[in-house]
Amino acid sequence: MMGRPNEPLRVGRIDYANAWPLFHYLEDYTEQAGIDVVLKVPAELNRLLREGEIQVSAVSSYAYGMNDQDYILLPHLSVGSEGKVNSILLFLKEPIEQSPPKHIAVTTASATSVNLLKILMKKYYELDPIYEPAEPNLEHMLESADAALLIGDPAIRESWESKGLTVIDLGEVWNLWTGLAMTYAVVAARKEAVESYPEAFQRLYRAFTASKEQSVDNLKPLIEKACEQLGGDPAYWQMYFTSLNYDFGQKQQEGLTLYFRYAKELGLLDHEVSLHFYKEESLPNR
Ligand SMILES: C=C(O[C@@H]1C=C(C(=O)O)C=C[C@H]1O)C(=O)O
Repeated sequence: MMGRPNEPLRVGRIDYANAWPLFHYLEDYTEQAGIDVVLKVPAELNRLLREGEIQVSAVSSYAYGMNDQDYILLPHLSVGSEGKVNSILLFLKEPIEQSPPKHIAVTTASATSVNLLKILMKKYYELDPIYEPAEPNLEHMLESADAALLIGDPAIRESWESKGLTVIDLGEVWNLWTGLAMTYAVVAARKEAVESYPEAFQRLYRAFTASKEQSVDNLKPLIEKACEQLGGDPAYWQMYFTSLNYDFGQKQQEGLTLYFRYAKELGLLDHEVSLHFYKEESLPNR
Protein backbone atom coordinates (compact mmCIF):
# COMPACT_ATOMS: atom_id res chain seq x y z
CA MET A 1 0.00 0.00 0.00
CA MET A 2 1.25 3.48 -0.85
CA GLY A 3 0.85 5.12 2.56
CA ARG A 4 -1.92 7.38 3.74
CA PRO A 5 -2.76 10.57 1.84
CA ASN A 6 -1.31 12.87 4.49
CA GLU A 7 1.81 10.77 5.01
CA PRO A 8 3.03 9.39 1.75
CA LEU A 9 6.52 8.33 2.70
CA ARG A 10 7.78 4.86 2.02
CA VAL A 11 11.08 4.31 3.75
CA GLY A 12 13.67 1.66 2.85
CA ARG A 13 15.39 -0.21 5.65
CA ILE A 14 18.48 -2.38 5.16
CA ASP A 15 17.74 -5.91 6.31
CA TYR A 16 21.03 -6.36 8.21
CA ALA A 17 22.13 -5.75 11.78
CA ASN A 18 24.53 -3.01 10.67
CA ALA A 19 21.62 -0.64 10.05
CA TRP A 20 19.66 -1.39 13.23
CA PRO A 21 20.81 1.71 15.11
CA LEU A 22 19.29 3.96 12.44
CA PHE A 23 15.96 2.14 12.39
CA HIS A 24 15.38 0.38 15.70
CA TYR A 25 13.34 3.18 17.26
CA LEU A 26 12.35 4.99 14.06
CA GLU A 27 8.67 4.20 14.24
CA ASP A 28 8.50 5.20 17.93
CA TYR A 29 9.53 8.69 16.89
CA THR A 30 7.34 9.19 13.86
CA GLU A 31 4.35 9.68 16.19
CA GLN A 32 1.99 7.26 14.48
CA ALA A 33 2.64 9.14 11.26
CA GLY A 34 2.19 5.90 9.37
CA ILE A 35 5.38 5.60 7.40
CA ASP A 36 5.68 2.37 5.46
CA VAL A 37 8.98 0.66 6.11
CA VAL A 38 10.25 -1.60 3.32
CA LEU A 39 12.83 -4.15 4.48
CA LYS A 40 15.31 -5.35 1.80
CA VAL A 41 18.98 -5.96 1.07
CA PRO A 42 20.90 -2.86 -0.10
CA ALA A 43 20.90 -3.61 -3.86
CA GLU A 44 17.08 -3.93 -3.84
CA LEU A 45 16.69 -0.66 -1.93
CA ASN A 46 19.08 1.05 -4.35
CA ARG A 47 16.79 0.01 -7.20
CA LEU A 48 13.52 0.94 -5.45
CA LEU A 49 14.79 4.43 -4.59
CA ARG A 50 16.09 4.97 -8.11
CA GLU A 51 12.73 3.93 -9.55
CA GLY A 52 10.82 6.15 -7.10
CA GLU A 53 9.00 3.19 -5.50
CA ILE A 54 10.28 4.45 -2.15
CA GLN A 55 11.08 8.06 -1.31
CA VAL A 56 13.82 7.74 1.26
CA SER A 57 16.12 4.90 2.15
CA ALA A 58 19.35 3.73 3.63
CA VAL A 59 21.16 2.88 0.41
CA SER A 60 24.65 1.91 -0.70
CA SER A 61 26.88 5.02 -0.75
CA TYR A 62 27.76 4.00 -4.30
CA ALA A 63 24.07 4.21 -5.26
CA TYR A 64 24.03 7.79 -3.97
CA GLY A 65 27.08 8.45 -6.16
CA MET A 66 25.26 7.09 -9.22
CA ASN A 67 22.22 9.31 -8.59
CA ASP A 68 23.56 12.35 -6.73
CA GLN A 69 21.69 14.76 -8.99
CA ASP A 70 18.32 13.26 -7.98
CA TYR A 71 19.02 12.57 -4.32
CA ILE A 72 19.53 14.53 -1.11
CA LEU A 73 21.51 13.12 1.80
CA LEU A 74 20.09 13.16 5.31
CA PRO A 75 22.92 14.70 7.38
CA HIS A 76 24.68 12.98 10.30
CA LEU A 77 23.46 9.51 9.29
CA SER A 78 25.48 6.71 7.76
CA VAL A 79 26.84 3.23 8.24
CA GLY A 80 30.63 3.27 8.18
CA SER A 81 33.83 2.30 9.94
CA GLU A 82 37.29 3.63 10.50
CA GLY A 83 39.14 0.35 10.32
CA LYS A 84 37.59 -3.11 10.59
CA VAL A 85 33.92 -3.29 9.62
CA ASN A 86 33.61 -7.05 10.42
CA SER A 87 30.84 -7.66 7.88
CA ILE A 88 32.36 -6.74 4.52
CA LEU A 89 34.64 -9.67 4.00
CA LEU A 90 36.55 -11.28 1.18
CA PHE A 91 36.92 -15.02 1.78
CA LEU A 92 39.86 -16.53 -0.12
CA LYS A 93 40.86 -20.13 -0.68
CA GLU A 94 44.56 -19.15 -0.50
CA PRO A 95 46.39 -16.20 1.08
CA ILE A 96 46.34 -13.31 -1.40
CA GLU A 97 50.15 -12.89 -1.56
CA GLN A 98 50.65 -16.59 -2.15
CA SER A 99 48.01 -17.05 -4.80
CA PRO A 100 46.30 -13.90 -6.13
CA PRO A 101 42.64 -14.64 -6.94
CA LYS A 102 41.75 -14.80 -10.64
CA HIS A 103 37.99 -15.14 -10.20
CA ILE A 104 36.08 -13.44 -7.42
CA ALA A 105 32.38 -14.08 -6.83
CA VAL A 106 30.68 -10.95 -5.47
CA THR A 107 27.38 -10.80 -3.64
CA THR A 108 24.48 -9.36 -5.64
CA ALA A 109 23.24 -7.67 -2.43
CA SER A 110 25.94 -4.99 -2.47
CA ALA A 111 26.97 -1.96 -4.50
CA THR A 112 29.43 -0.01 -2.33
CA SER A 113 31.52 -2.99 -1.29
CA VAL A 114 31.74 -4.57 -4.74
CA ASN A 115 33.18 -1.31 -6.04
CA LEU A 116 35.38 -0.88 -2.98
CA LEU A 117 36.78 -4.34 -3.71
CA LYS A 118 37.47 -3.33 -7.32
CA ILE A 119 39.28 -0.18 -6.15
CA LEU A 120 41.38 -2.10 -3.61
CA MET A 121 42.23 -4.88 -6.07
CA LYS A 122 43.35 -2.49 -8.77
CA LYS A 123 45.05 0.24 -6.79
CA TYR A 124 46.24 -1.43 -3.60
CA TYR A 125 46.88 -5.06 -4.54
CA GLU A 126 47.55 -4.26 -8.23
CA LEU A 127 45.46 -7.21 -9.35
CA ASP A 128 42.91 -7.51 -12.12
CA PRO A 129 40.62 -10.43 -11.32
CA ILE A 130 37.37 -11.30 -13.07
CA TYR A 131 34.29 -10.50 -10.99
CA GLU A 132 31.20 -12.68 -11.08
CA PRO A 133 27.97 -11.52 -9.41
CA ALA A 134 26.48 -14.33 -7.33
CA GLU A 135 23.83 -15.04 -4.73
CA PRO A 136 25.37 -14.72 -1.26
CA ASN A 137 26.10 -18.38 -0.55
CA LEU A 138 29.74 -18.94 0.26
CA GLU A 139 29.92 -22.61 -0.64
CA HIS A 140 28.32 -22.12 -4.04
CA MET A 141 30.40 -19.04 -4.69
CA LEU A 142 33.64 -20.89 -4.02
CA GLU A 143 32.71 -23.78 -6.30
CA SER A 144 33.66 -21.69 -9.30
CA ALA A 145 35.68 -18.79 -7.85
CA ASP A 146 38.94 -18.42 -5.91
CA ALA A 147 37.43 -15.90 -3.54
CA ALA A 148 34.04 -14.53 -2.55
CA LEU A 149 32.78 -11.19 -1.24
CA LEU A 150 29.97 -11.23 1.31
CA ILE A 151 28.39 -8.36 3.23
CA GLY A 152 26.00 -7.96 6.14
CA ASP A 153 24.64 -10.79 8.27
CA PRO A 154 25.71 -13.56 5.86
CA ALA A 155 29.31 -12.28 6.13
CA ILE A 156 29.10 -12.26 9.92
CA ARG A 157 27.77 -15.82 10.05
CA GLU A 158 30.55 -17.07 7.79
CA SER A 159 33.18 -15.24 9.83
CA TRP A 160 32.13 -17.38 12.82
CA GLU A 161 32.82 -20.62 10.95
CA SER A 162 36.32 -21.80 10.48
CA LYS A 163 36.55 -23.23 6.98
CA GLY A 164 40.27 -22.76 6.57
CA LEU A 165 39.75 -19.69 4.41
CA THR A 166 41.77 -16.49 4.49
CA VAL A 167 39.58 -13.51 5.38
CA ILE A 168 40.24 -9.91 4.35
CA ASP A 169 38.20 -7.13 5.99
CA LEU A 170 37.71 -4.41 3.37
CA GLY A 171 37.20 -1.65 5.95
CA GLU A 172 40.52 -2.53 7.53
CA VAL A 173 42.44 -2.54 4.23
CA TRP A 174 40.87 0.77 3.14
CA ASN A 175 41.87 2.36 6.43
CA LEU A 176 45.42 0.97 6.40
CA TRP A 177 45.90 2.16 2.85
CA THR A 178 44.27 5.61 2.96
CA GLY A 179 44.28 6.40 6.68
CA LEU A 180 40.61 7.30 6.25
CA ALA A 181 37.17 6.13 7.31
CA MET A 182 34.86 4.42 4.83
CA THR A 183 31.11 4.94 4.56
CA TYR A 184 29.18 2.00 3.14
CA ALA A 185 25.63 3.28 3.41
CA VAL A 186 24.01 6.70 3.57
CA VAL A 187 20.40 7.77 4.04
CA ALA A 188 19.19 9.42 0.85
CA ALA A 189 15.87 10.89 -0.24
CA ARG A 190 14.48 11.66 -3.67
CA LYS A 191 14.70 15.43 -4.17
CA GLU A 192 11.18 15.85 -5.47
CA ALA A 193 9.75 13.96 -2.50
CA VAL A 194 11.53 16.26 -0.03
CA GLU A 195 10.13 19.27 -1.89
CA SER A 196 6.59 17.83 -2.03
CA TYR A 197 6.34 16.71 1.59
CA PRO A 198 8.52 19.08 3.63
CA GLU A 199 6.79 18.51 6.95
CA ALA A 200 6.69 14.75 6.72
CA PHE A 201 10.37 14.87 5.88
CA GLN A 202 11.28 17.02 8.78
CA ARG A 203 9.49 14.61 11.13
CA LEU A 204 11.15 11.63 9.53
CA TYR A 205 14.59 13.21 9.69
CA ARG A 206 14.18 14.00 13.37
CA ALA A 207 12.97 10.45 13.99
CA PHE A 208 16.10 9.05 12.33
CA THR A 209 18.46 11.15 14.41
CA ALA A 210 16.53 10.31 17.59
CA SER A 211 16.60 6.58 16.77
CA LYS A 212 20.31 6.72 16.13
CA GLU A 213 21.06 8.60 19.35
CA GLN A 214 18.93 6.34 21.49
CA SER A 215 20.51 3.22 19.96
CA VAL A 216 24.09 4.40 20.30
CA ASP A 217 23.54 5.67 23.86
CA ASN A 218 22.41 2.25 25.01
CA LEU A 219 23.37 -0.70 22.84
CA LYS A 220 21.93 -3.28 25.22
CA PRO A 221 18.53 -3.77 23.53
CA LEU A 222 20.18 -4.12 20.12
CA ILE A 223 22.76 -6.56 21.47
CA GLU A 224 20.02 -8.70 23.03
CA LYS A 225 18.00 -8.69 19.81
CA ALA A 226 21.10 -9.64 17.80
CA CYS A 227 21.93 -12.60 20.08
CA GLU A 228 18.34 -13.79 19.84
CA GLN A 229 17.87 -13.39 16.11
CA LEU A 230 21.33 -13.94 14.69
CA GLY A 231 23.23 -15.89 17.34
CA GLY A 232 26.65 -15.02 18.71
CA ASP A 233 27.30 -13.62 22.15
CA PRO A 234 26.90 -10.17 23.71
CA ALA A 235 30.65 -9.44 23.54
CA TYR A 236 30.63 -9.98 19.78
CA TRP A 237 27.71 -7.63 19.18
CA GLN A 238 29.11 -5.02 21.54
CA MET A 239 32.31 -5.07 19.48
CA TYR A 240 30.34 -5.08 16.19
CA PHE A 241 28.09 -2.12 16.94
CA THR A 242 30.92 -0.06 18.44
CA SER A 243 33.26 -0.69 15.48
CA LEU A 244 30.62 0.75 13.18
CA ASN A 245 30.07 4.45 12.99
CA TYR A 246 26.70 6.07 12.31
CA ASP A 247 27.77 9.73 11.92
CA PHE A 248 28.48 11.46 8.67
CA GLY A 249 30.87 14.21 9.70
CA GLN A 250 34.00 15.65 8.13
CA LYS A 251 35.98 12.47 8.60
CA GLN A 252 33.41 10.21 6.97
CA GLN A 253 32.84 12.66 4.11
CA GLU A 254 36.55 12.82 3.43
CA GLY A 255 36.81 9.03 3.12
CA LEU A 256 33.74 8.75 0.93
CA THR A 257 34.90 11.60 -1.31
CA LEU A 258 38.16 9.76 -1.95
CA TYR A 259 36.21 6.56 -2.70
CA PHE A 260 34.08 8.43 -5.26
CA ARG A 261 37.23 9.94 -6.78
CA TYR A 262 38.84 6.53 -7.22
CA ALA A 263 35.60 5.08 -8.57
CA LYS A 264 35.50 7.83 -11.20
CA GLU A 265 39.18 7.35 -12.02
CA LEU A 266 38.62 3.63 -12.63
CA GLY A 267 35.47 4.18 -14.69
CA LEU A 268 33.18 2.69 -12.03
CA LEU A 269 31.31 6.00 -11.98
CA ASP A 270 30.96 8.24 -15.03
CA HIS A 271 30.89 11.60 -13.23
CA GLU A 272 32.28 13.48 -10.23
CA VAL A 273 30.02 13.09 -7.23
CA SER A 274 29.02 15.93 -4.95
CA LEU A 275 27.47 15.56 -1.52
CA HIS A 276 24.26 17.59 -1.17
CA PHE A 277 22.51 17.64 2.15
CA TYR A 278 18.98 18.16 3.30
CA LYS A 279 18.78 21.40 5.28
CA GLU A 280 16.16 21.57 7.98
CA GLU A 281 16.43 25.34 8.28
CA SER A 282 15.38 25.78 4.66
CA LEU A 283 11.93 24.40 5.54
CA PRO A 284 8.97 26.57 6.52
CA ASN A 285 8.95 26.92 10.27
CA ARG A 286 5.67 25.78 11.74
C1 LIG B 1 28.58 -2.59 6.88
C2 LIG B 1 27.85 -2.95 5.85
O1 LIG B 1 27.45 -1.94 5.04
C3 LIG B 1 26.66 -2.08 3.93
C4 LIG B 1 27.20 -2.30 2.62
C5 LIG B 1 26.51 -1.91 1.50
C6 LIG B 1 27.03 -2.16 0.12
O2 LIG B 1 28.06 -2.82 0.00
O3 LIG B 1 26.42 -1.70 -0.85
C7 LIG B 1 25.27 -1.25 1.65
C8 LIG B 1 24.70 -1.07 2.85
C9 LIG B 1 25.27 -1.61 4.10
O4 LIG B 1 24.53 -2.73 4.47
C10 LIG B 1 27.49 -4.37 5.61
O5 LIG B 1 26.57 -4.68 4.83
O6 LIG B 1 28.09 -5.23 6.24
